[in-house]
Amino acid sequence: RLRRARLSISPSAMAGPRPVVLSGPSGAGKSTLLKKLMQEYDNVFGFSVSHTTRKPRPGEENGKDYHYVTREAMQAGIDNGEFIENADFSGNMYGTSKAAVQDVQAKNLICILDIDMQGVRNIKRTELNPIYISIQPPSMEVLEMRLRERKTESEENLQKRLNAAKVDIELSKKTGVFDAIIINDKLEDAYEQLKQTLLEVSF
Ligand SMILES: Nc1ncnc2c1ncn2[C@@H]1O[C@H](COP(=O)(O)OP(=O)(O)OP(=O)(O)O)[C@@H](O)[C@H]1O
Ligand SMILES: Nc1nc2c(ncn2[C@@H]2O[C@H](COP(=O)(O)O)[C@@H](O)[C@H]2O)c(=O)[nH]1
Repeated sequence: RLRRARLSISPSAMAGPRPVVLSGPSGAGKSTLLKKLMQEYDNVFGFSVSHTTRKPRPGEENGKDYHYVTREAMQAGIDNGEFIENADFSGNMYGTSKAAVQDVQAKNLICILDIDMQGVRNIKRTELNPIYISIQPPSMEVLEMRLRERKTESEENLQKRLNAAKVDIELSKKTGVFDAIIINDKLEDAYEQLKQTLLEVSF
């Protein structure tokens, strides 16, 4: 249904369809849901590949999951005005370059950004005008369990992410921040809700 719906988007709009921001606490399941969406609709959606100073996790690919850069290179890019937004999260720098969004839009795909709450605040000050969707965990306990089972973070990093999650969960409840909030309890249900939300808000 998404594939057919895309045909109804007016190609005369030079800026193309509105981008989509996916946000929510670390460990809520954004990447998991995004991967499913990209597998099913790679001809509809394109992922905005962020820059980060964190080290790649096993299985992650430079240029696909992130552009992995040094702090110096990232700061130089920011100073040079190459980023739409950037944030410090859990001891590392993250940012969306203008090129990342343009690359997706040049392919006439709907651009999806996976960014934290600081990124959401900063993007709201730009002219990108995306649709904002928050992916939330069913509870802090489940979030902690998922993050621990992912086995990607040191204990110190895990605590930083859980602290950021508490702030994220509170802020996301404020009306007007997100167009939709999806609770990722059962993965398949959350995925169906994400698709339904995208159909309702994007087309
Ligand atoms: N509905 C679900 N039920 C059980 N486990 C899940 C579910 N969704 C995701 N997970 C698992 O939880 C962990 C965190 O998911 P994921 O990495 O997608 O989160 P994220 O929001 O992208 O995190 P980050 O912001 O740190 O990148 C992963 O190990 C994933 O396999
Ligand atoms: N503001 C931004 N936040 C970003 C960007 N890319 C990713 N993120 C967020 O960072 C955290 C941690 O990600 P992880 O891959 O280290 O687990 C997560 O909440 C992402 O949404 C970005 O370009 N800008």
